[in-house]
Amino acid sequence: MENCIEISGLTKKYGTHLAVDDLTLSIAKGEIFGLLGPNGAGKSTTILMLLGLTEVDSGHVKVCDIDATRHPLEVKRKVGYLPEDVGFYNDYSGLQNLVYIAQLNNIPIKQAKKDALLILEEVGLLDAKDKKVGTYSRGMRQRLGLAEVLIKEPEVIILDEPTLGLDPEGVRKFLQLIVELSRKKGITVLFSSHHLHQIQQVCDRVGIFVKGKLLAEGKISDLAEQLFSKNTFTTELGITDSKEITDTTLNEITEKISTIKNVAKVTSHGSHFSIESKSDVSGELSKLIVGLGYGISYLTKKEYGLDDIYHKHFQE
Ligand SMILES: Nc1ncnc2c1ncn2[C@@H]1O[C@H](COP(=O)(O)OP(=O)(O)OP(=O)(O)O)[C@@H](O)[C@H]1O
Repeated sequence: MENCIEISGLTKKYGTHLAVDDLTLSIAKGEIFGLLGPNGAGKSTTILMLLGLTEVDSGHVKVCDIDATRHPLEVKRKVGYLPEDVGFYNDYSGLQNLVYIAQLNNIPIKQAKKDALLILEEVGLLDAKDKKVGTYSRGMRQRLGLAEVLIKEPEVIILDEPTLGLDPEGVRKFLQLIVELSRKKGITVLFSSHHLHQIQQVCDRVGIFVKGKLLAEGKISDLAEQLFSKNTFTTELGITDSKEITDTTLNEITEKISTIKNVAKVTSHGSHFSIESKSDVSGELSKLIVGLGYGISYLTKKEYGLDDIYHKHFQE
């Protein structure tokens, strides 16, 4: 698959502080890639280098086959960048702001107006097009920011913590919009955030970035497999009985569960059990519990998500 972003051996120091440490990463055309990491991990610094806005100490960055360090202006034409907070002319309407940006990007006025209306519709701001931006909500401002990015018809969009300050519904709609636009227009997206749930919702692939280093990278399912390969399955089980369940019976049940094939670890808290295993043991488990004369209040199979992956990395 054709790569749209290629980073190799990228390093950036601020004084003696290593902000980005030998980063190598490729992002395919049309892919939505999530750069996940806590504050100070080096995400913004990496983005600045991708945009050719800060000098690189060593390594290479290519965006759409253009060397970002040598040709930052050419990269700027291909890339739309949405920072945490976008500045607008608050006394201008949404439409006026957008047309102005289009003209700055050398789009003739007639075309700019036509494009602006289409894009305002795409980002759901057509009804608010004539309102002054100063009266826009935070969610509307972010969508207008996205419209400003889109009017340049970019091949790549870079989003740096784009959902800060949005309410949950605003976040949901904004993320949905990103996915729709990327799929519809084949735009490559680099989504930088410390919100793992947001990254998990939208990204095809993710890189976990901590202290300037890429700790892991891949599809969420592959990362889970790499990290939890020994005991990939976790089953949560709750049991009931007409009588009170004593510690002795709980210990006996724990022992019996441990004898099921492929079960590696059983922990219990009261009548709740957590079972780690190499294969799906839910069928055997329910047979065993019912056979012992207990009821099952719940039996859920847990799939590993990005938060498990993230926390496991921090544990280690
Ligand atoms: N201009 C600068 N001068 C000196 N140090 C800097 C500069 N910019 C960033 N840093 C330091 O480099 C490290 C990485 O910062 P960066 O902003 O890239 O992280 P981040 O992952 O984007 O975090 P955040 O989400 O907080 O912006 C941090 O320790 C930061 O303090």
